[in-house]
Amino acid sequence: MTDISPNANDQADQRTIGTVAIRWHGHQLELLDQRLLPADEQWLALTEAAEVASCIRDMVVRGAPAIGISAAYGVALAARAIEEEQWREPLAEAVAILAASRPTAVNLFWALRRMEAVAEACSTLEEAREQLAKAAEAIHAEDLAANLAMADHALSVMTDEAPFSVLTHCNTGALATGGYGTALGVIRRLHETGRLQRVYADETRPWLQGSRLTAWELSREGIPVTLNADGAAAWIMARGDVRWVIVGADRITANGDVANKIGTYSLAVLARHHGIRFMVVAPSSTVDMKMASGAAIPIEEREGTEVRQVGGAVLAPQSVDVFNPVFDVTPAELIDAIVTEQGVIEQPSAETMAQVFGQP
Ligand SMILES: CSC[C@H]1O[C@H](OP(=O)(O)O)[C@H](O)[C@@H]1O
Repeated sequence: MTDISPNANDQADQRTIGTVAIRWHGHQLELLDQRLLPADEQWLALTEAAEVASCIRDMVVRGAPAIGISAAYGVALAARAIEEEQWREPLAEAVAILAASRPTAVNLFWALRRMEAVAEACSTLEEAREQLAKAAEAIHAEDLAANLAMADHALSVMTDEAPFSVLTHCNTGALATGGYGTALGVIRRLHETGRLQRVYADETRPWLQGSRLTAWELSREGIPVTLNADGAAAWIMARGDVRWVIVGADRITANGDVANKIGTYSLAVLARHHGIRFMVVAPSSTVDMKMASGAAIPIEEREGTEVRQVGGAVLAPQSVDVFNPVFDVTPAELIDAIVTEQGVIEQPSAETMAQVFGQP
């Protein structure tokens, strides 16, 4: 992996869909190293699937859709790197390495299954190289289109007197997707249409996607964002400042339960207590109709160091035990609307999910 500083020309199109984190050059994938934001903008250039898997595991790139897109490009890179005549086995090994990178975001497995199906249909390595690159590019483009469509769907149910304020958690913007964002895409659209008073952004400990990424991503576009400690969310809601809580998702199960960044479940409980509506925004590549409920979702736990330290600063005794689940599960009954590119599911349940996505 080599560091590449962003090209000044890249600034031009970022204003339309936000700050992109993934750049594909056919022979090379470039990822913006989100571990260094907001202090530093450095890009890593990757040519191997194993490098992409490491970047997903180490959260160079993160965000459920961005993880799926990056993994798809990782499979395309694997096909380019294979020299064996028997190419299917090494390609399958590359897919397995990518699949082992992070367990919760179903977009990763959705993208890998789609790439496997493309490879299965190819007769030669040359054909696989060409078709896998096209498939990864399509996954990337489809995600951006989905985000733009979800913003339109969401605003159709946000009929509150405008302008109004919202609260969001983690980062669900262009940095986490193929561009524009899921929950942050809705927030971008509210801003673009003059309907956004302010967005409160939870800092989102322990990885600080809110303070390091969302505050950075929105501030550079002039979107009115107020950063708050996670513990302040309840008081913000109690003051009556917020009409909606809008979040993303890493996996939505057949009954409408949602896995998302740790802290989402508590926001849903708080929102229900305060009579504030709770919206989950995610492309259908985040829906796992094969999983009956949130109880079965594998919840990733990461190193305790992420809680004991921030940016190398020691915040706790280094020997203290840490529980660091990076996702939680919000039950469907606490969710007022799930928005995908296929439309809005109000009061999600097994029945309403099946009406859109079919019986599991
Ligand atoms: C549109 S991003 C969805 C989801 O992914 C994030 O998790 P992470 O930053 O650990 O990859 C967060 O849960 C977002 O809501």
